[in-house]
Amino acid sequence: MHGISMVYGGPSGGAVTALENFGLDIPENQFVSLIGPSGCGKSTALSIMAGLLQPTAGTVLINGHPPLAARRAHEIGMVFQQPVLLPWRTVEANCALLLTVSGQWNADSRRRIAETLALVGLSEFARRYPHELSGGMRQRASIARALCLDPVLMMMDEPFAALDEFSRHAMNVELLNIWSQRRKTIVFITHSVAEAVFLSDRVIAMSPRPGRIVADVAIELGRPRDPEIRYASEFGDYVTHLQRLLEPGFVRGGRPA
Ligand SMILES: Nc1ncnc2c1ncn2[C@@H]1O[C@H](COP(=O)(O)OP(=O)(O)OP(=O)(O)O)[C@@H](O)[C@H]1O
Repeated sequence: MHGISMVYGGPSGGAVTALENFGLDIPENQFVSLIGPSGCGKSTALSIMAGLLQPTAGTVLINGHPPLAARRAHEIGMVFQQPVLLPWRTVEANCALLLTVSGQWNADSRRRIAETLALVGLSEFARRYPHELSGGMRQRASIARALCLDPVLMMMDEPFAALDEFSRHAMNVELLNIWSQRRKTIVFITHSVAEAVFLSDRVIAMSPRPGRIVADVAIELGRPRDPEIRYASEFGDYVTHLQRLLEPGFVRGGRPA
């Protein structure tokens, strides 16, 4: 995406500039996290990338297509903080419904759903209803649901924010495992700097609204990422560096005020 600006509202309602000249190139298979203060425009940027919002200015291409076309071609999967599962359908029926309404249901779909539920560790819970699952399991089901369409790009907006710290870390490890097997491009929003560093190839730090990129930090901690890396000094160095960049004393552009 290039030169993206997003202004909500109008002159009479009081305009809010959420993003200003926001630009980002994400190579295929990369795991990128967006972090920044509350209200800086992270979800706005994600919605624009997913074709859910039309920016005021700028262009976005996903795999060479405008986002709306990419979404219609099922190239984009989305996972939100609150799982979007229908409570009256089982886990596998939730996946099946998405394939059906997307016009993607075929003879291979049952096998694909079973394979995806196995990948996220939910084979034994395929016939359970969302209320019978823990918060972490519901998020795994949401991830499976998004993966069933085999998108090239997964957009994840604070998917683990509602989980306790231990479940959240377990989900981080699971997500990296899923990612290593399915190799999607992932754009991940989080408020946790440590989560961003643990998961990502690259962390994009944003300024307070209007959101701009303050820093684009490559995380060179090796793959597959060992959960023990969280206790290493290099991990702590990345976290400290990013936390400093996000402190209110930094002006846009990443220089101290
Ligand atoms: N539909 C809307 N109409 C008007 N203003 C909006 C709308 N959606 C978002 N905004 C404003 O745009 C700014 C960016 O919002 P956005 O939700 O993208 O931020 P965020 O970084 O994802 O926030 P958070 O971390 O709190 O989830 C905020 O000031 C918000 O109030």
